[in-house]
Amino acid sequence: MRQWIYQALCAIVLDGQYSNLYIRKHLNELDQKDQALATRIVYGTLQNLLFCEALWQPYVKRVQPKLGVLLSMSAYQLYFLDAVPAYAVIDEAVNIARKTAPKSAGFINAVLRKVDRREFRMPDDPIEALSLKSSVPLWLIRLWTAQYGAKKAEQCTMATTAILPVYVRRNPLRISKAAFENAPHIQRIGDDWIYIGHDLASDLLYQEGKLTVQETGSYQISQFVGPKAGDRILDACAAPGTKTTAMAECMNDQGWIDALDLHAHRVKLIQKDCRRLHLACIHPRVMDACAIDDLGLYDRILCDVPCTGFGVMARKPDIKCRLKPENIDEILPVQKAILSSCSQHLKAGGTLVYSTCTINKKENERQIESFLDAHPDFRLEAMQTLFPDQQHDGFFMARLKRVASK
Ligand SMILES: C[S@@+](CC[C@H](N)C(=O)[O-])C[C@H]1O[C@@H](n2cnc3c(N)ncnc32)[C@H](O)[C@@H]1O
Repeated sequence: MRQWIYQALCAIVLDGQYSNLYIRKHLNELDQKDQALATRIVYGTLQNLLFCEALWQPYVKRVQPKLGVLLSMSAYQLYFLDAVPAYAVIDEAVNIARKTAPKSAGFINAVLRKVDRREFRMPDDPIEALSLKSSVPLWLIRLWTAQYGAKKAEQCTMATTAILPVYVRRNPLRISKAAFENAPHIQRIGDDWIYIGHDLASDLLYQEGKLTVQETGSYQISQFVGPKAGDRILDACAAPGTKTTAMAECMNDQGWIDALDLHAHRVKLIQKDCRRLHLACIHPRVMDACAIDDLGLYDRILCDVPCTGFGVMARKPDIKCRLKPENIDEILPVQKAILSSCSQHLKAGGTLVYSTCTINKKENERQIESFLDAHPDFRLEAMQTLFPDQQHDGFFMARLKRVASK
């Protein structure tokens, strides 16, 4: 199992693969009994990567990148997982080192023994300590502090290390509330439902299209659009289709939803989920939302644009490994172009929702302000930021109305 974890982390940290895709593709190579722990160690190491590196770096001058990954995943286990004894963690790391770089086995052993024995001292500066504790880079904490204040910045920062529940939504067209409540592996927490089984893909409830995994904030966005039976809706950036299918269920599968995505392989994911959920009103298409063919006018449009994803780093911790301050503005023109292009396809009196899964005013409020400046026939109806916390991911949504006729 440790060898599998090591390979997974090398693929994600060093080769740039996506954690969720890698795990979905390779997890069944492990015995079922090991899958939960292996997933925990991969996600935990990624969520706490800066901190794990800081645990071993004082004892190392230079190290090959792969051995750095091995030290980080071992440091994670030594520091965060009480259930695994330290000697076992170190022995496993030495075994992996023997196989991949035999001359380094003694070095790995010596460094990990020091990590295990020595107390780690946090920096005195509170922002530096927060950055290390959360493995969120300083520049992002400063950006959040400037935009939302110190308290919210700390909340967003610490949310990136949360272990979140798997939220699910009920498909009201296929299962009653009472049957859902009594279903195995489903638990109610407040107003939310969470999945507590271990193998969703082979769960009958899932296979029969009775439930879908969806964060509560993502579901809230699909309801914010206000879909009604009979509506014509454009979902401009739809794949994998989580919000599209939530809207279709809400419409009783009556009406028409054009579900666009730029990438053919991602459009296939929408098609697959429509089949699983038995939804017929969704029409997935490969299309660039910046250059929409004439598909007619819509009652409602959802622009769930690509973004930096700062609200969902707990579930997608590899975002932390790729973050570069110089890249974060690159997405702004794409978001602006999608919003502007889609707005031309809305009926007078229609509703346009712009949403992201990021916490960054440049991608959120500023985009809305600049759109409204350039489009006097739209007015803002409602706007909300859902900040990430120890239970939930973070999202932004703004609802606009087209007032003048075309
Ligand atoms: C945030 S994700 C959408 C998530 C989706 N709405 C859901 O809830 O399942 C953004 C999507 O936009 C797509 N995308 C990026 N640029 C696009 C473009 N120019 N036109 C259409 N889709 C685009 C990406 O492929 C990605 O699937």
